[in-house]
Amino acid sequence: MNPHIAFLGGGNMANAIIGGMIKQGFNPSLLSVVEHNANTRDKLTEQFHISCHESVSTVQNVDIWVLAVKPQNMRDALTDLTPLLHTKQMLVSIAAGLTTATLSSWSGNHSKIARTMPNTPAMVSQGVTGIFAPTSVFSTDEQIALDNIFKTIGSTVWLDTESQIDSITAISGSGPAYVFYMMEHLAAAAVELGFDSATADLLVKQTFAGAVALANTSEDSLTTLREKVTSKGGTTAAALNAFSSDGMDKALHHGTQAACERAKELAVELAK
Ligand SMILES: NC(=O)C1=CN([C@@H]2O[C@H](COP(=O)(O)OP(=O)(O)OC[C@H]3O[C@@H](n4cnc5c(N)ncnc54)[C@H](O)[C@@H]3O)[C@@H](O)[C@H]2O)C=CC1
Ligand SMILES: O=C(O)[C@@H]1CCC=N1
Repeated sequence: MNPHIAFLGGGNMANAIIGGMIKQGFNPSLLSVVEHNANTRDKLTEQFHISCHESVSTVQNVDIWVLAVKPQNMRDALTDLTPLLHTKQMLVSIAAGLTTATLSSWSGNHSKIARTMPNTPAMVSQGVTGIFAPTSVFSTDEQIALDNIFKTIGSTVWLDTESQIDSITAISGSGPAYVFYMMEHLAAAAVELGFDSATADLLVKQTFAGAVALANTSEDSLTTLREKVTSKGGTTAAALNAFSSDGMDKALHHGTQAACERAKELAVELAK
């Protein structure tokens, strides 16, 4: 199956996914984008030589619609698309919060709806995408077609229940922002210790990159890797004790819970 895949919304995430697909050999003539913003359309055409449209009405023979607008714009976007939908077409949302029930009610009770949650490292083919597309609705071939799309931007994790999309949003969907937040603060601490900001940035980026590369290649658990840095009575122990007494461990748990709850709140707020 070589599906025609159309993106509704051509912003940051659509750009990352399209870039990954083309890099991995998807045929650009089977990719389309509907994007309201003319500058964004021009950029996509120049970058990827794909067909870009101002309106859904000019896109034909689509097998898979990737719904890539902000959650707050989804209802309007689906209002335009619904009169053109066929039952066999797959709707694949990447939006946070919005449930399949809401998406279905906004698309004339369309039933072939999958939810996914990618993340911004997709821009450098290092993403991870959670996918909820149950066998009760999707054939094996359709599931493979979906997996093939998101594998082009990194790893995929198939989810058994829809609520796990909110959980994965709180970990890997929003997660890159948590990492950048920690990196920002570590770089600021490096400046306080006397480094210029370029050196501080280099030290932090290389420390994160090196630690992740080590974690990915080592057989040790994350806990063992941490312990191997931490000499008894040494410098690392002093830092970790301070982190712990300032509640950094608890803050990470609270933060992910807040993200997960916000996804559920968004679902209720936007469905009104
Ligand atoms: N940014 C992130 O880290 C992640 C975002 N997401 C989800 O991806 C979706 C898109 O997010 P971004 O790409 O960051 O947003 P974005 O704002 O960069 O892209 C959305 C695009 O949709 C266009 N648009 C709005 N309404 C439209 C309509 N009715 N028809 C056609 N185009 C329309 C806008 O002009 C814009 O270019 C959101 O639903 C978000 O929840 C998912 C995972 C990670
Ligand atoms: O902050 C958000 O709502 C979106 C979903 C995951 C990352 N960004």
